[in-house]
Amino acid sequence: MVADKPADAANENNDQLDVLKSTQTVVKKALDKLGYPNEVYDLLKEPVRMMTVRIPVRMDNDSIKIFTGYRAQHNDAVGPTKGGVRFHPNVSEKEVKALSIWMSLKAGIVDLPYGGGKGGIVCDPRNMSFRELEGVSRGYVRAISQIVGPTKDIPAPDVFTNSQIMAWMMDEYSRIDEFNNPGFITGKPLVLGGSHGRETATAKGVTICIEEAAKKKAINVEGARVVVQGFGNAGSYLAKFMNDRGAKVIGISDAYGGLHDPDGLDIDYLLDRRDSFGTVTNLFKNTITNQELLELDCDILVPAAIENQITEENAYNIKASIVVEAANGPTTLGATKILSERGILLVPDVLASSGGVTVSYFEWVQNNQGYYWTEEEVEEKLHKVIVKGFDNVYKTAETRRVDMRLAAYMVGVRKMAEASRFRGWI
Ligand SMILES: NC(=O)C1=CN([C@@H]2O[C@H](COP(=O)(O)OP(=O)(O)OC[C@H]3O[C@@H](n4cnc5c(N)ncnc54)[C@H](O)[C@@H]3O)[C@@H](O)[C@H]2O)C=CC1
Ligand SMILES: O=C(O)CCC(=O)C(=O)O
Repeated sequence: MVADKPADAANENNDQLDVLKSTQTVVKKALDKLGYPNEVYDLLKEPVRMMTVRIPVRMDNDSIKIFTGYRAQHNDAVGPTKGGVRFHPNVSEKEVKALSIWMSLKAGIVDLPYGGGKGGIVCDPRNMSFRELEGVSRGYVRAISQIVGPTKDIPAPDVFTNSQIMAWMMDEYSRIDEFNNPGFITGKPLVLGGSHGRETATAKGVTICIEEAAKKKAINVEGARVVVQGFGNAGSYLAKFMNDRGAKVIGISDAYGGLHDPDGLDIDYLLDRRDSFGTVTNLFKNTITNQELLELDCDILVPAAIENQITEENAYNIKASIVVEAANGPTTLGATKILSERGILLVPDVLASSGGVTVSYFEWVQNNQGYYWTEEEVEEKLHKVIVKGFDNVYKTAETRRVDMRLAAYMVGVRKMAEASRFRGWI
């Protein structure tokens, strides 16, 4: 069973938990602050294109199951749209739309030549065989093939998707297109044109944001107490990078619960034992709940799982001085206000988790040029991009006297608004 939402979050105003509505609210505020007229908001409040597909798959018991999938393309004024594909039972049209807007904002903040896109399939890969997963992945690509491609919309991994799934999707697209087309998708295995550093890129980007935020708060990362919610791609590598830098990772969790040790957890052991879905707590008896984990006494808290985890219900109980959102949408708007008023430095998702799409961009560039960079080259480029994005957002928050989320939206929305204006759309 997946515990996808904290029980007490259900009490919060439903609008707050509606990720699309809250995203639209902040986009509107950002555009107003920047002085754009209403029609710019009318264009940017929804994706320009949204496709819903039905994917028939023959299951291992020989029955045919029809899966529902989505692909949202938010705004393609700057360039092709780009963003991950999520496999999760809670995927919904609204969620995919919000995720595509966040991708546009990320691309704006780290200045990539992309707009935002996002996809999702309603399914639970934890209960599916390898063969069934391949069927869903290939069926999805066949269904969306007309609107995606290396110069149209470039997918990538997200929750419960990985480099194997990207490989199947790339192979299916290449068959349809009748030539090998690695630039169709990023997050591929290295042997199929993947980039060094993509696997760890999201966590690397979060690590750089933590370092920058820690400087602002005069906190030494070495020795700092860190709590990470989610132990998948983003969370587990982040825990490792924090551990490697001498921080004390005192709490981690997955969908089933959390582990806490005030003296620091053995991260290398946990990394070794987690499964491909980021599950590890099932191996332990003394677990805590995800809610208890979020409220642990620590210096740095990193939600790296799913949406709506820090809400008005628990925001007053958060003890960290810095909250860095590796996950997309983990904090509601009400909670953002409470954390900011409490002087907690919140590094918002659209900045903190932009390392993944940045190295995906590097992967696409390498595929296009057919020449590949070393891990060191990728890391150096990533570092420059994230530090610049952080500085821009932090300075905007200071000079415009707004919270970090609104500042990030102001920085992120400007490029697509300007590109849409130059194209004569608005
Ligand atoms: N993979 C990537 O490159 C990027 C991921 N992100 C975001 O980071 C977050 C995590 O993504 P990944 O690490 O890629 O996914 P993943 O599938 O590798 O891992 C997800 C982790 O979250 C845990 N989880 C699921 N439901 C949970 C719940 N209700 N409470 C606590 N933990 C729960 C899972 O057990 C697992 O440990 C998502 O919000 C995703 O959109 C953002 C940017 C890029
Ligand atoms: O790597 C990419 O292109 C997209 C990553 C993603 O889906 C995200 O940042 O949420």
